[in-house]
Amino acid sequence: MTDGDDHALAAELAGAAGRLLLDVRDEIGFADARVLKDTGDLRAHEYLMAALAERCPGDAVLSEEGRSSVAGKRAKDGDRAPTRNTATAARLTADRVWIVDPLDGTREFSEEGRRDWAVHVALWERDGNGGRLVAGAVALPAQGLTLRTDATGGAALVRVEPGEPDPVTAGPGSAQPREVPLHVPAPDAGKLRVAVSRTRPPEFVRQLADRLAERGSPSGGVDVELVPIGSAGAKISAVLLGEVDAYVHAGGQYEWDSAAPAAVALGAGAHASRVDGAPLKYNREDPRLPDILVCHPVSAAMLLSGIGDVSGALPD
Ligand SMILES: Nc1ncnc2c1ncn2[C@@H]1O[C@H](COP(=O)(O)O)[C@@H](OP(=O)(O)O)[C@H]1O
Ligand SMILES: [Mg+2]
Repeated sequence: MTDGDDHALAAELAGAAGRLLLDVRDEIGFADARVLKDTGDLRAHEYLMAALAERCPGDAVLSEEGRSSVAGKRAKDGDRAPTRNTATAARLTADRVWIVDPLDGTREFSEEGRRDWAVHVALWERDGNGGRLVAGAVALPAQGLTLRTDATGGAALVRVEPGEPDPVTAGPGSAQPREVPLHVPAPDAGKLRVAVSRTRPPEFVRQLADRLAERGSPSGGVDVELVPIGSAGAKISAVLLGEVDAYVHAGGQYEWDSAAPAAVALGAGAHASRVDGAPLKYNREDPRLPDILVCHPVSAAMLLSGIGDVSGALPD
């Protein structure tokens, strides 16, 4: 059974991995992006694998960096292969599975000054209906923020001031948590800021923007601005923080890219689904989950209908 501790644990681990990643940036610098990316990916992965093994022995783990295909990756000064994920057969029969992306927005992490990268920690639990996400946290270390689910079914925003104790992990007597409830804000009428990948914005989103802007379309003509941001977690956080109004993606992604941000988004009252409106499903044998729509519920019907109108342009 999930209890409040799982929400707190997700936030604690995402925040701690995030601080570790800030230290990796300080230690390695930005001269060699490949070394910085690989070291960040692997150190955050090893931290999360060890912490989950210690704190939740018996739970399964699916991490981007624990796949057999990344067995050859090495951190700076690292001399062993990454800790492997729970075997697929065991994961598919487990009651609880942590789905983690130790460093989402790896490219942005390696670019000096960029703040759009994240750590994702989500918990999936089996239920009578195929299972569901029950807890999640997205740390945005360079922004000093963690977005997390809470035990009431809602979500919260935790502000971590640089140089001060992390309110998520701080013990008794330390600064009080600066934590506020998180509710997805509604967009301004007639306008829609849509977050897209910085490096591979899907062409169909441009067509969607044109379709929504048409006066004769069901949307009645909306002024759409495409906003390039790195990291799925940072983009979904931007929706929840009111910096943009939607995130639309298709053409490729994996469960770890969206599990934690989707859990927080649903807790914050957002719409989160596949681009055809189907529910997002996690802990599948094949972890590919190639498309996603996150927005305020008031925009969902318009966006889904607009996506349907340009579905011929959707990537395979
Ligand atoms: N077409 C695609 N195929 C596979 N993964 C993709 C993808 N587009 C985006 N992603 C993944 O989704 C995350 C966000 O991407 P983007 O910043 O371009 O929006 C990145 O995760 P990682 O940084 O963890 O690799 C990226 O690898
Ligand atoms: Mg990712």
